[in-house]
Amino acid sequence: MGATRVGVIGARGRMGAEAVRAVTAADDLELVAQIGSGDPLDALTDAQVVVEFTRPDAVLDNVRWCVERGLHVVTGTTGFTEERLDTVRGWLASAPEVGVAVVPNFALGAVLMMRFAETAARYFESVEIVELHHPQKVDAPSGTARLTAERISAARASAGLGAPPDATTDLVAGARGAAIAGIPVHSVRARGLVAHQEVLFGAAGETLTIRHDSFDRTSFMPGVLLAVRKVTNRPGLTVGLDPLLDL
Ligand SMILES: NC(=O)C1=CN([C@@H]2O[C@H](COP(=O)(O)OP(=O)(O)OC[C@H]3O[C@@H](n4cnc5c(N)ncnc54)[C@H](OP(=O)(O)O)[C@@H]3O)[C@@H](O)[C@H]2O)C=CC1
Ligand SMILES: O=C(O)C1=N[C@H](C(=O)O)C[C@H](O)C1
Repeated sequence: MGATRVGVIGARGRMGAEAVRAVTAADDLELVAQIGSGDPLDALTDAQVVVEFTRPDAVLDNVRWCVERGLHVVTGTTGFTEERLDTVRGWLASAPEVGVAVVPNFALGAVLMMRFAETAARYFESVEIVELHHPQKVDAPSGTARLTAERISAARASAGLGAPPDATTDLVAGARGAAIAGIPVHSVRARGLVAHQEVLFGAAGETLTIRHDSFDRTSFMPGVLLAVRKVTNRPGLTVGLDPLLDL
């Protein structure tokens, strides 16, 4: 079998450039197109799989263009709400052979951090999420923090837990972070950081902190390559890396 032909959209960005390097270095993949902002997408028609790292306001148009042409997609771009995922499902209904993988975080450690947090959620009265990123990041909170909060919230609800206790009354706006699915999320932006997250749980007399750090964008590449290799045999929408890792 020949190498899988891969195109990258957002190829001049931080993640896109890293993906270009990773695909180029993989013996079983062939890089056939690198698309930057303003470039026509036509060069992608030679690809079988398209890796997409752009911006929340660009990703849907790119995914639609690929699906309509029968190209599989792996995207890590943030901003996918349930409504946006449903939109993609709608396009895929007309292209049942095509696979689209939407992966909020490709780092194995981050995937496990979310899984461990979901497991811990039912046992602790308090929980807060602190996500910390480089200052060029355009969105806050991070997609990872959003997903973590939603998964913790669902786990708490199915365990019959109410809102975390909080007697704060004298609020300065923002001091307690943003509530995502009822879970406080705090976003830190600082030079020197790449992508980091702490989930802090509390119960009487103890805390549990689950922390993940991506110190370098190479940390995302094994997950990107895994998704590229698997998406061709997974028609429909795959959300997150968990199903590809059999977690
Ligand atoms: N899932 C994961 O594991 C990870 C996800 N991310 C997410 O990936 C996305 C990209 O992050 P990052 O690489 O740091 O961002 P960058 O800003 O470094 O790169 C984005 C690139 O996309 C290009 N771009 C924007 N719009 C288009 C378009 N319509 N067509 C083609 N290219 C376009 C930009 O070009 P120009 O500069 O010319 O506008 C830029 O080069 C973000 O949403 C981020 O949160 C990041 C890290 C890990
Ligand atoms: O923009 C980033 O850098 C990252 N974005 C993703 C997110 O918002 O969760 C994944 C990772 O945190 C890096």
